[in-house]
Amino acid sequence: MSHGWGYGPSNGPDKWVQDFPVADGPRQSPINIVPREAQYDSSLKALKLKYDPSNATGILNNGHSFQVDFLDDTDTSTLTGGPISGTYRLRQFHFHWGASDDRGSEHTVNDIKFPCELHLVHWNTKYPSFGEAASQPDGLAVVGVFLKIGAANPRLQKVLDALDAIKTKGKQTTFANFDAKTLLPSSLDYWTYDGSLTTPPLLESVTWIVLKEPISVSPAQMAKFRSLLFTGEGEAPCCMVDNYRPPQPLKGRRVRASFK
Ligand SMILES: N=Nc1ccc(S(N)(=O)=O)cc1
Ligand SMILES: [Zn+2]
Repeated sequence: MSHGWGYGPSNGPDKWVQDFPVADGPRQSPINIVPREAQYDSSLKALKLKYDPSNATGILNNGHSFQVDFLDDTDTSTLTGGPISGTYRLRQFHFHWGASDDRGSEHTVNDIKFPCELHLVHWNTKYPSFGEAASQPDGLAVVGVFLKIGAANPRLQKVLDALDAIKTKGKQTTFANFDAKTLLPSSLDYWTYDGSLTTPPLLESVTWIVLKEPISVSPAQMAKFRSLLFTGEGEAPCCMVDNYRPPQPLKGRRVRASFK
């Protein structure tokens, strides 16, 4: 791609392999999760998520999604337990969504697409930084949460209320005192598998932890996601929608379940 990667016909997921050959690698994400083929593993521990709301710093439109960033210079917002060993620090969370409610998630379940998917990105503190961790096979752990159309989600609303200030690519604003734990469903049952970043550079460094239980989002709240732009101020506006990579080949990988 002569121009940057994106989700359009000329720079979308089918073109990424030109600049990022790992796109055809052995552990690419997302995947379609088939619950009946997932292996219950009684040795999998419960997820332990300890998030300090004061670590939230800002919210940014990065031209592909929007993300809420966290201060990650101490072990105050961490993921432990689950399928991972050691301590992983929360770096950011972001979403992927569709132009309509029939699509938008990256992972699918029995080929079912959800309208939106939340990713909470953590990095392994055995490495000195996020950047260093991102290049290691056990460097990152991303918790994926599906959003399903239903009642308006009041906890999500605080995030959505900030979007008017970051409509165009590159815009950011402060975003303080937000408890990311409030975005999680009541059950922390999960599927887990070895995968990758779902956007370039598609690094194969992610232990994926996909929660079985979705959280709710209303149609009006979905419209808020779709009010963002991929494009920068002064450019011809292009709505930020369908910013998801479709499921990739499993290539023999095992998907484990933390629940029966
Ligand atoms: N810093 N880059 C990235 C972080 C997370 C993801 S994802 N969508 O796999 O959680 C992609 C890129
Ligand atoms: Zn993501």
